[in-house]
Parts: sequence; C-alpha cells; structure tokens
Amino acid sequence: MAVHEIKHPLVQHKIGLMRNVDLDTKSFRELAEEIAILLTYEATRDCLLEDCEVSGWCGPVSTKKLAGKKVTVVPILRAGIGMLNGVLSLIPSAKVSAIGIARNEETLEAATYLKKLVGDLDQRFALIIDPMLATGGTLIAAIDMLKAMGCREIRVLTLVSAPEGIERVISKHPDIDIFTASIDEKLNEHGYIIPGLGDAGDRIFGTRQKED
Ligand SMILES: O=P(O)(O)OC[C@H]1O[C@H](OP(=O)(O)OP(=O)(O)O)[C@H](O)[C@@H]1O
Ligand SMILES: O=c1cc[nH]c(=O)[nH]1
Ligand SMILES: [Mg+2]
Repeated sequence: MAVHEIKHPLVQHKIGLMRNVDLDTKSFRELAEEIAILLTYEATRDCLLEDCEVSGWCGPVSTKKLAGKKVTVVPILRAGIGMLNGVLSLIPSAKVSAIGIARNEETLEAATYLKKLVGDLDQRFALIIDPMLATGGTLIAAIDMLKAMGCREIRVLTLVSAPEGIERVISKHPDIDIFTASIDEKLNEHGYIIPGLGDAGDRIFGTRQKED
C-alpha cells in the first residue's frame, strides 16, 4: 500500500480554488474533472506497454501500446460522478462499474444502495473515484465489494483525504494504492474533513443548502 499525495503545482492550485466556499457549482465541477485528469495521469504511470507496429506515413513504425489488464473505473455515487469524465477523457475505453454508497450523517456508517459492476473483475484493474476520503467507511465498503468479486488490483483517486480515514483503509486493505490531491489536517466531530471542501456531493450537484 502506498499513499501518494500529488504535489504537482497545477493540482495544488486547483484544489486551492475548490476550497473557496463561494465558488459556483460550474467551476467546482470543472475543477473536480481537471484534478481527476491529473490524478489519473499519476496513477497510470506504471501501466505496462507492449511493442507493436503501425503503418506510418513513410512506412512501418515500431511503437508501443498499452498491455495487461483492462481498466474499470468505479465511481462511488453520487460525488464520484464528478470525477468520471476527467478519468474517461484519458481512458476512453474503460468500462464503468457504478457503486452507490451513502454515509449516514448521524452514525457515519456507510450504506450500499447500488452495485452495477462489470464482469471479469478478476482480470481488470479497478480505479475507484470519490472526491472525499473521510472516516474511510465508504472506501472500505467499496474495496470489500470489489475484492469479493475477485478484483485484485485496485487504485483509488480522491481529491481530499483525512489522515484518520487513510489509516483505517490502510489497516483493512494494506495492498491498495491511494492517489490524492491533498491529505488534510483532520476530521471534525461530525466526520467532515478540515479544512476539506464541505459536502462534495452537494457542491458537485448544486444541492448545497446555503445558510442565509
Ligand atoms: O469516508 P467516509 O466517512 O465514508 O465519507 C466519505 C463519503 O462521503 C461522501 O459521500 P456521501 O455519503 O455524502 O454521498 P453523496 O456522494 O451522495 O453526497 C463522499 O463522497 C464519500 O463517498
Ligand atoms: O468532508 C466531507 C466528509 C464526507 N463527505 C463529504 O462530502 N465531505
Ligand atoms: Mg454527500
């Protein structure tokens, strides 16, 4: 297991913009997608290549193509959808396995309400996407589900992660790699990440209740 906090200047700049509580929904969505692209680039650095040949303009050209396991992108609904287009813009042929998990805001327990996984998960590499890793309950439930279906190679992309949640995921699933734009300070007493982004799902879908 490794946790990769991506310190690229573009990532740090964009996550900084997202922290502004007054940022409009359109800009928040666009930034979530843009950071997802940058995280995907980092998380696929070591993908295997194989030699191939194409007909070039001046004759045959020896080149490379992706080899090895096919990818399934696994957005955790709802908020994970906000990163999906970004990931698919770099891996356009990936199959999508949607998992619906909602955190009970009183107990902070994760409850699964949807599971639409692609087949052959034992032959695929899964890229779970969810903007927020807070207590870790949601991510653990998602990884449990994928492993139960035979998936053995799992990477996770998050925008913001809490140290407490990372610790919990590491202790339950030490073989997973997490790529995050920021490891924040802590969780507050309601299980929200500080400083975090607030409720990422609400900000992506425009359902945030504004205080007057
Ligand atoms: O690490 P945890 O403590 O489990 O919390 C993180 C989860 O909470 C948020 O989803 P939420 O339950 O708010 O659902 P939503 O995407 O529908 O807003 C977030 O997108 C994660 O999935
Ligand atoms: O800070 C948090 C924690 C859980 N879910 C969110 O959307 N934000
Ligand atoms: Mg939410």
